[in-house]
Amino acid sequence: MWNLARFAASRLSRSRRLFSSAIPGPCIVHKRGADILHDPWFNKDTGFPLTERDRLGLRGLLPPRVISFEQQYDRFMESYRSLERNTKCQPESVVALAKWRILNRLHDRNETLYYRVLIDNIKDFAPIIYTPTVGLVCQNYSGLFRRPRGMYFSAKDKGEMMSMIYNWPAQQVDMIVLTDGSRILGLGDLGVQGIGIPIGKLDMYVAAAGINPQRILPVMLDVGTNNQKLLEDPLYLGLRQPRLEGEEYLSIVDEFMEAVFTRWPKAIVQFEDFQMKWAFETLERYRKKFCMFNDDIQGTAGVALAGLLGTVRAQGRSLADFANQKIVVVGAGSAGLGVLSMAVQAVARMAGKSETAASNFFLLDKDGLITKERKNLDPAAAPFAKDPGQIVGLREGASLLEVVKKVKPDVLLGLSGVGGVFNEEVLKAMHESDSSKPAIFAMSNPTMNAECTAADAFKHAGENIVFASGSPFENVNLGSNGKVGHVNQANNMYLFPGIGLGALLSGAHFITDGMLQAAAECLASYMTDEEIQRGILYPSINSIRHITAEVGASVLRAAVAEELAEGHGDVGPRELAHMSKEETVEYVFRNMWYPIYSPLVHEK
Ligand SMILES: NC(=O)C1=CN([C@@H]2O[C@H](COP(=O)(O)OP(=O)(O)OC[C@H]3O[C@@H](n4cnc5c(N)ncnc54)[C@H](O)[C@@H]3O)[C@@H](O)[C@H]2O)C=CC1
Ligand SMILES: CC(=O)C(=O)O
Ligand SMILES: [Mg+2]
Repeated sequence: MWNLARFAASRLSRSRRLFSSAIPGPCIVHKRGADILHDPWFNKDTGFPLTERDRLGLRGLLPPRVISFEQQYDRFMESYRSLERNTKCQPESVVALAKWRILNRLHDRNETLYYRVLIDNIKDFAPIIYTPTVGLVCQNYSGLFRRPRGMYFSAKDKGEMMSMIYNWPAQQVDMIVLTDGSRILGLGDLGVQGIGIPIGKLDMYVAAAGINPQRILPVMLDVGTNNQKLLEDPLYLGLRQPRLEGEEYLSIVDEFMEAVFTRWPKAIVQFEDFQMKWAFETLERYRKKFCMFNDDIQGTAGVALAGLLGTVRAQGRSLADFANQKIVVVGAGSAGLGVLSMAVQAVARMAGKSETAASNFFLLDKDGLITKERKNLDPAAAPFAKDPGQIVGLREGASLLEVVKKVKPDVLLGLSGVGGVFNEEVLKAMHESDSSKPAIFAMSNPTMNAECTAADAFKHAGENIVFASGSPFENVNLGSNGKVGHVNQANNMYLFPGIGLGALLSGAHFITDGMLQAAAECLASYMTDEEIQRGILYPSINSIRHITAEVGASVLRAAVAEELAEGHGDVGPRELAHMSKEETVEYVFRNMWYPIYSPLVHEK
């Protein structure tokens, strides 16, 4: 365990091998004619061959010339590039929304082409379908709304959910991403408009994990909103009432979970962007009952831990030195607390200490440094609250600047949702850190909520830092000698697709700490020492399918080791248990859906 160098070396040889996804056979279609053209799953636009046009009643419904998939692909990319050229002088948000619209129109019309362009151009398109643009889309959702995607369960549907779930047209659903819209990225309560997040996360599931898009389901649980602006907006599409609280709230989530797992007992539900109190409460309530996880608490923790271990390696220290890293975490919400809990577990495992495992960790929220003197101390934050006797020179509620100046941390990690909170003074104080290579993680999303920009971090904290942000920034040019400050994207997208896929293929009924730890260790092991020395903590997003296959396999193997794996499809637990590590990665990869036009066969 934690033998990162060995794993990274074996990764290099594996990655050279050509992975090939399963080639789908013919696809049975029960529709004909225009109904096929209007179904984005079957639609090939002008790509239907003449034989299919005859068989499926499409003759005359399309222009006569058959255009190949490659030509359609090139034509779409050309229109996308021309949009980029033509909008150069327009404000960033206008351009971002225009790009989202052109992709969304393709998504609505032809899913095969949409997912292929997404997979092939993930570096360019992830910032559009995922953070940061997805935040803007959620903020403008009621205006952008043209047609529904996913399902909406509202407080008014109480008692109806068991029958409603059967309104979803797909026979099987593998992956559900669920939100109640109460904490969308760092943008707060966006009510029903938060549906953009499950849609974006599930697009990442298809792109990164190859989950079949026919088997995904984005869900909005609309229990009202406390966002006054939305409540007063005549075009707001959600329930115009304050959020349900207490037992009323929980009974809605309970009913939804029962309905989902009654219809699809093998589905996996990812909770996303719930406000903190419900994030923790629902995780505790359901994690031993259903196959579910909370991405903000658990996915983020693994990605952050992998980055934190990477910074130890980047400093040329042994991993056991992680226990001695001074880490200041800014933001004591679901994400910040999730990160600290996992970091404490890692220290305890590595150094064999648990009592004092949190002694080098400092936690701040909007009221400053959290100590045991904090009034109404949140029980979830209590394990990380400092004993005032142990922090000479610091007091309850000390400011971030005071803490950084006093502690001189190795790592400053932001999950506060507050843009710019790592200001010039704080970053300059990080310059005086005790570390040879201080790390700054500005993990809040979207871009405007990042605790600092990449350029400011390198400018004020020094060129020697390791930098990561939740939303993408360009690498920073550090001057005339061609030196570049590398920007890492510390985003849970590196883990949640593999956690979901690994859990699915394992057939486990629960997602355990062991499975999540395996995911984090896999990501932490992925980078070579040479990459880490260059400040590169995470793989390029271009290799997201590869890292997801590795993470998925690690999760699956952990489920097997814990004797929780019950298998998936034709592959039972015994076969899973007999697979080597390499065979498991290949098995996971073979199960990834890949978008190509399959021959369509009509069946009445
Ligand atoms: N990069 C990634 O993969 C992820 C990033 N995030 C981001 O983390 C942020 C927080 O998410 P959650 O923890 O779920 O939110 P949350 O609402 O549960 O917690 C926010 C915390 O920040 C604190 N805070 C607010 N203002 C502050 C200030 N000025 N100084 C210090 N602390 C302050 C609050 O007191 C609270 O403890 C969001 O912006 C979200 O987008 C969340 C999950 C994953
Ligand atoms: C990335 C993510 O899950 C968030 O910002 O909430
Ligand atoms: Mg989230």
